[in-house]
Amino acid sequence: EKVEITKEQRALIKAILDAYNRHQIPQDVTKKLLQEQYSAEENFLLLTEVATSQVQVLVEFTKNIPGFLSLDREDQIALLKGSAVEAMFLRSAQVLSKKMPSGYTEVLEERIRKSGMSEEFITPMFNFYKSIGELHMTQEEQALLTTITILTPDRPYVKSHEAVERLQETMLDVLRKLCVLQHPQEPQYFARLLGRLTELRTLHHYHVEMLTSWKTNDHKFTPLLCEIWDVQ
Ligand SMILES: CC(C)c1onc(-c2c(Cl)cccc2Cl)c1COc1ccc(-c2ccc3[nH]c(C(=O)O)cc3c2)cc1
Repeated sequence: EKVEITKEQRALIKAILDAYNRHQIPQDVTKKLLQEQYSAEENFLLLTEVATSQVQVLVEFTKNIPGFLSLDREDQIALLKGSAVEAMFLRSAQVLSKKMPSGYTEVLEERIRKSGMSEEFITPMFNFYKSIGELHMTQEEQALLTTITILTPDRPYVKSHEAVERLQETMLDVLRKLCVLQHPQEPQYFARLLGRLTELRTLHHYHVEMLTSWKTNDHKFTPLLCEIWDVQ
């Protein structure tokens, strides 16, 4: 049947895309990734700084998701805590799949590979990065997929499950239509995007173990990361 994006849905896409593009981590933070020397310790410190900055960007982006601020305040926190890792996997995947002249992508990849995490996490992580790169998502799809990840109703401690589900379904409906319109030659494209969300859950579980292994090797996190990831 003829798929059509309504006026309201177009406004929703614009609001989310503007917020997604408006909130980026500061240049001085990403520039350090290029400049500082290499060592497992230095790489870990830089990634911690970038992750902390990314969480701040994520909080600002989330506040601009239409309807998010009308959710119960505690649920807003539960959604942010529950989705931060997955949103950062998506964000770093989008950055890593862009080939940039400055060699930035290679440097970031190298620092992640050599940041003291065990090999067993590196493989699934970079398989995910590769699978995201192969999708060639548009900006709107990236912003909407991140929004859908944040609005996942079954995160720990979420009380108003239905309210979050209603918001997420609104975004899923828009993304489904966008996929049909922007990838007419690939009817399964929307299903492939949702498949990435399942992969994100698995990576989230790996990440909990990554944190534990970093902790046991006495790696320090920032107060913001400790709060959002319940470490220390
Ligand atoms: C605390 C640190 C060591 C950490 O723990 N887990 C992860 C960790 C790891 Cl490795 C992998 C995946 C997820 C996590 Cl959450 C990390 C590092 O997390 C990030 C790494 C890079 C970025 C990143 C890099 C470059 C960027 N450019 C822009 C931009 O807007 O231009 C945003 C951006 C974000 C964000 C989080």
